[in-house]
Amino acid sequence: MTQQNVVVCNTKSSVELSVFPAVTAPQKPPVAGGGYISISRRPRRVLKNLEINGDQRINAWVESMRASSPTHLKSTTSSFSEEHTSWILGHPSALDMFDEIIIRSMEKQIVMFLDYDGTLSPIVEDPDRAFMSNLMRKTVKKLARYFPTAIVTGRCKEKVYNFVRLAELYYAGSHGLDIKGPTTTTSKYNKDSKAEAVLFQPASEFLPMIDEVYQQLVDKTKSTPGAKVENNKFCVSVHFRCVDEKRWSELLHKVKSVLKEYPKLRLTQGRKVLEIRPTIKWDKGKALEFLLESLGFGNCNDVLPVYIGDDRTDEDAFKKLRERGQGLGVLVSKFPKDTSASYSLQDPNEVMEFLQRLVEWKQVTMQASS
Ligand SMILES: O=P(O)(O)OC[C@H]1O[C@H](O[C@H]2O[C@H](CO)[C@@H](O)[C@H](O)[C@H]2O)[C@H](O)[C@@H](O)[C@@H]1O
Repeated sequence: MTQQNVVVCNTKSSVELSVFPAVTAPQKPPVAGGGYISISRRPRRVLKNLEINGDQRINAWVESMRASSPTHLKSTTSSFSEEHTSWILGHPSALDMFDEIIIRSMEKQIVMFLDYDGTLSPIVEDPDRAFMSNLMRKTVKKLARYFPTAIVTGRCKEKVYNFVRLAELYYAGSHGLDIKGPTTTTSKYNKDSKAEAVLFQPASEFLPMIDEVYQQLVDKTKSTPGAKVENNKFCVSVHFRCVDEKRWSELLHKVKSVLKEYPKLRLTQGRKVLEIRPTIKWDKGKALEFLLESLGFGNCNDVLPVYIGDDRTDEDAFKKLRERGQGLGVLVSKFPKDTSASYSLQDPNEVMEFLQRLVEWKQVTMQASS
């Protein structure tokens, strides 16, 4: 495997490119209907998994697909409300805990990491129409005036940029496999850092393979009504939000039949989406770490990274914050889910309110000190 091609940065010059260890023993199937399965117990869902017990594995995956966006939970039952109450105790609302969060940020530089779908924009059926509101855009723009801000997404960087349209942000597209610094003038933060010049693509050699697989998946799945394949540059998404549940297993078989020819790609899941990615050790958590280093906060104690996201791939970033013993993870969810995040927000509206409060707090403290 050759080296990644573009690194214009003062930090990591090489990336581990070895593949994830394949799961060799059968794993417990994911929890049915209960949202995410435990992060700590969750096996890496590599494609090999599917081949261990044939149909059993497929069934486990289909169960997991059902649980991938748990809108079907019975939100009116008392057992749900008990579960929710106890979950909220463990993952309190970032709005309710705002004062505590501010205390934690004292004397520290907050760095913001924001997922896109389900965090800044509501989840919609058509991924090409997942627009963020103008108010959200204005809020993120203000936020970036005070704190370095990055969008970290599974989407292709260019596509998410077209939705967000803020040149002053950092963008980590394709689950962190395509990183770019702001394209506006000099940053206010860490004048010595080379963060603006950041351009990092650790999986560039996979581009031809991803294009090939994308094409094959389009061909293979066109007979499944509602299936949609999205080329995210360094990864591919196969959406099943609009596919009849009875056809999920058939769709999975189709995806699997394409991927069996590509052992260097792995299959994971997001919210009603199957995600195909290179098997390199790189994820949203690594992207977060990379951006912190690029900004000059690699080994600092006086930084507070705040990561807000709603999906399984965001768990890699939440875990990274826990590993670093630094910063805070905020899961966007109305439903209890196993997560490594410390706080929660219910939906993009609450995310916006939280970001607005951060901006207001910063404005007040700046006025007070001037
Ligand atoms: O890391 P993210 O920014 O959360 O990207 C994950 C996937 O997001 C998008 O799909 C999700 O949002 C769509 C629009 O609301 C929705 O239709 C879909 O069901 C969700 O999974 C994006 O389209 C995918 O390519 C990303 O993999």
